[in-house]
Amino acid sequence: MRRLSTQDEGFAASFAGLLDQARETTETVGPQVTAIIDAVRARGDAAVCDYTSRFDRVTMTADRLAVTPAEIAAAKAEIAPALMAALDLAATRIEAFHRAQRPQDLVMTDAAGYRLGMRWSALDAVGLYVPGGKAAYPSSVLMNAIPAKVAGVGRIAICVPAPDGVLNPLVLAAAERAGVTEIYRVGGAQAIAALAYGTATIPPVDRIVGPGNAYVAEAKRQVFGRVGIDGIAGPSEVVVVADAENDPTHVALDLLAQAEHDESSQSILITDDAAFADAVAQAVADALKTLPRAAIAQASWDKHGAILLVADWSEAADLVNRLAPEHLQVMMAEPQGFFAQVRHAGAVFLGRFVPEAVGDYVAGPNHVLPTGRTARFASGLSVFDFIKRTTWVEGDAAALAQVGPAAVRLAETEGLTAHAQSIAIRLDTKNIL
Ligand SMILES: NC(=O)c1ccc[n+]([C@@H]2O[C@H](COP(=O)([O-])OP(=O)(O)OC[C@H]3O[C@@H](n4cnc5c(N)ncnc54)[C@H](O)[C@@H]3O)[C@@H](O)[C@H]2O)c1
Ligand SMILES: N[C@H](CO)Cc1c[nH]c[nH+]1
Ligand SMILES: [Zn+2]
Repeated sequence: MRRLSTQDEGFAASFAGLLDQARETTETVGPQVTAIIDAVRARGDAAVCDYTSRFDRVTMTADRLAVTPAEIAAAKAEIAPALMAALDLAATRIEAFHRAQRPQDLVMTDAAGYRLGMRWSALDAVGLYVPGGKAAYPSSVLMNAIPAKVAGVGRIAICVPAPDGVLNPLVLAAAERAGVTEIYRVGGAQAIAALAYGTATIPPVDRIVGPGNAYVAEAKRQVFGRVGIDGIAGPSEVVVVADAENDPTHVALDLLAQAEHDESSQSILITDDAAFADAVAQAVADALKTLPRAAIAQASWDKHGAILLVADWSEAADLVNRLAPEHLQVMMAEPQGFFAQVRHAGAVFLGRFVPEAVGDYVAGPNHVLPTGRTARFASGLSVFDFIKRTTWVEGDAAALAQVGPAAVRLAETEGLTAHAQSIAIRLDTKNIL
């Protein structure tokens, strides 16, 4: 963990070093991913099964790729009622927040007499990637699938790896609860290739969304254009801005909650009190003695963690905007005042009793968020990822008479005579040409 103060002489250079630190895998997986995509395009299900057998330690055959309704029913039967109730509460809250996002169509009549509009429509088919290599994420099933369902997408297909042939029962239950129409037990680049190009078993989709490891991220980059994709969500991050009135152990656990995701995760505390910074550092060390995923969290904290000491909160806001974190927690008496100064963050949690983990599961907003400083220009997953706009124009000869001559002149200037004539032929052209 690095500890920096804005009052230190070398702060600017040290902070720039923190911003530039590489956290994604440095391994180049592009060529391997290209080979996998090419194989799936050429050999379809057979290639999907070969790669799945190789990477997921199973013997996969085409007839086993799709999860059956009977398997989903059996999985649900294994789940304790209290856990099903927790899943249902999360789904209900996520659904309510995403329903509220649905935009209105736009219609206006302009001075020329044209009716102009913008109509939203849902995508026909989407593919949701749910990671499953190192851990299972039922919560990510809800976060990916519910916005698609709320948007009105017809086909919602999930690809999720089943390492050693094991699928998490709650992943299947979450998929059913969220209204998923198809589930395939395949992960990695071969899943992305199958969703993009289609195989005999997996029909192609129009857009692929969801987080995943380096192979999944690279495959999404390579199939973009054939299909749409959301952003590339990488290792988790949190910045906690906290005053000295907080319990250091609360803050320590918030930092470790993201650190335990991945060795490449990043957790940063920004505070204005040196003694509080010491107390949080000690609380992190204490908590690491007991956490089951301490090895991962320790590696993340050691390599990518930081404590930044500021002279005042406007300095803190400036640092947050430069970090553009995936998650920001603001733990102070008047968090809204601080939040007003924040321009770049994927999701923000305001108050001493809103730990980021509540947003991972039950708050309602999405947990698939921009990472690696991409919150400067990108947003988290939402209903908008599953709908698109079509604009329209309706008008008559009188409206064309108003605006057509200007269009004719512009078309002629561009040397596009057919454009000009297609308008002019509908006008009284005597005074125009
Ligand atoms: N941002 C979010 O919302 C969010 C949510 C959950 C998980 N995540 C992140 O997603 C990532 C999930 O990674 P994961 O590995 O656990 O699961 P994953 O499902 O992304 O990847 C597993 C697949 O990778 C492929 N693979 C593994 N080794 C390979 C190799 N050598 N060559 C080719 N393909 C190979 C296999 O096909 C395997 O099925 C983690 O970084 C996690 O932190 C992010
Ligand atoms: N914090 C992760 C996104 O960065 C999402 C997640 C899933 N489960 C727990 N957390
Ligand atoms: Zn999390």
